[in-house]
Amino acid sequence: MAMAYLAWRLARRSCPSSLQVTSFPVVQLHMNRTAMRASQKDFENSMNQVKLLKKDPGNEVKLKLYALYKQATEGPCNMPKPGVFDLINKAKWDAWNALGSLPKEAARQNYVDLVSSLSPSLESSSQVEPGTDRKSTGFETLVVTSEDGITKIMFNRPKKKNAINTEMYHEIMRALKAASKDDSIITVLTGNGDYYSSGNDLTNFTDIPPGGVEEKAKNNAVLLREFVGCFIDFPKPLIAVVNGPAVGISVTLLGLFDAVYASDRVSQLLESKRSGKQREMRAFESSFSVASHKQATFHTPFSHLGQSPEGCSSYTFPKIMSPAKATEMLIFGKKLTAGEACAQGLVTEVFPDSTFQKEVWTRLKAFAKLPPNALRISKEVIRKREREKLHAVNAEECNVLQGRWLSDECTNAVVNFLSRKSKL
Ligand SMILES: CCCCC/C=C/CC(=O)SCCNC(=O)CCNC(=O)[C@H](O)C(C)(C)COP(=O)(O)OP(=O)(O)OC[C@H]1O[C@@H](n2cnc3c(N)ncnc32)[C@H](O)[C@@H]1OP(=O)(O)O
Repeated sequence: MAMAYLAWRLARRSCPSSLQVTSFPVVQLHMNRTAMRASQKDFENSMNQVKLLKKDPGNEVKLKLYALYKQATEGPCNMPKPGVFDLINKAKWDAWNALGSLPKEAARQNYVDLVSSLSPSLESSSQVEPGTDRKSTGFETLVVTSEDGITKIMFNRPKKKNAINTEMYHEIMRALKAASKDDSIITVLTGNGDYYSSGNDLTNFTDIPPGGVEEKAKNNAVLLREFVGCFIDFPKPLIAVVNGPAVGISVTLLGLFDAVYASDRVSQLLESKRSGKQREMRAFESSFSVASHKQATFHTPFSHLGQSPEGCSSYTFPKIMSPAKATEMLIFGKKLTAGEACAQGLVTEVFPDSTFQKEVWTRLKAFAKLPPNALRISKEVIRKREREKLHAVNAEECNVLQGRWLSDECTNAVVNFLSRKSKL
């Protein structure tokens, strides 16, 4: 406290009178924090925590972290100021320089405080909506929760980019059937981690039954048909909250949803890339060692995989987009950004990444307050005309795929992926 008082007296003496009133609390806060003294160990722990953050905290916070780190390890900024066109380094320099003569210990403490303030909010901000007061157990590959009139079915194989294995196909069907009967008003599908879903788990092709590959292809076709059928027949409003890249069947199914929401992160990153700032962006992301959220892209690389469209996309995509745009995606495997997918009508609305979860869940909660019977009946009126057609398309797509799965083109693509020779 004596140190704080001394600092306050010094600050009063050296500050212009207009600043004197505010100087005391600032110095006192600073001295209190310094008194707390984050140890070198705390500092190192915090640095490790930053590397483990699952969600990108945004550029503003990353700049603060960078500046505090530099101040804590090297002291005040005395580097030459980067040129105006060196945007990234200039932003970093500005942030560091703004810390003035903040002592190293205080910077260390502020760094530790900032990281600890990030951890809980970041963990919770990505996937906690709606709350988890009614969590269904009995799922290995999903987290299913129900609250505020919303049943949320979250793909939960983040280490495998939420690839859909046989168990997950069955669990999604079970969760959808339960959601169609529970007291929720709307149902939401989303992904845990940085991907929405990387589509069909390619190891689904490796577990060959006694009847051989023909039997495997047949079983998969039967399963796929039943799986897609559940989406065609789902009676309540079904909404996708696309939290990251979507591949294959996780994209095609979107044509059977009632609304698809995605974040705009992709457009910002791609614009930087298009304007030639790709290297700087990578350097910027990696300089903070933060695992950034992946872009919400939409990719159906069927031809690359020796396969053909499913999820009724051979019918829904040309209707939603236009035959030519659907061809680019379904035949030539063109990957769309969230903005492009929205312009083509596959995505309903794109939200700013920083407020994505908050805005989307606020909207969904409002939807869930609408009269439930009206929602169901309206959906039925819209779907009724198409249902028979959709089931016929589904059956045909599954038949064609059954043949494709037995082709050399498909076998080679799967073998290449599994032996890591090829990635999308
Ligand atoms: C009943 C059957 C129905 C069949 C219906 C048919 C549907 C058609 C489709 O869905 S086609 C689409 C199939 N999907 C793919 O081809 C995607 C393949 N995956 C990739 O190309 C990449 O993994 C990636 C671009 C999605 C992500 O690359 P990244 O480098 O970021 O990450 P990793 O490759 O290291 O992936 C992490 C681990 O996740 C495993 N994994 C990811 N996707 C799949 C997948 N689709 N199938 C199986 N495994 C997947 C990957 O192998 C890594 O696992 P490891 O850590 O154990 O090595």
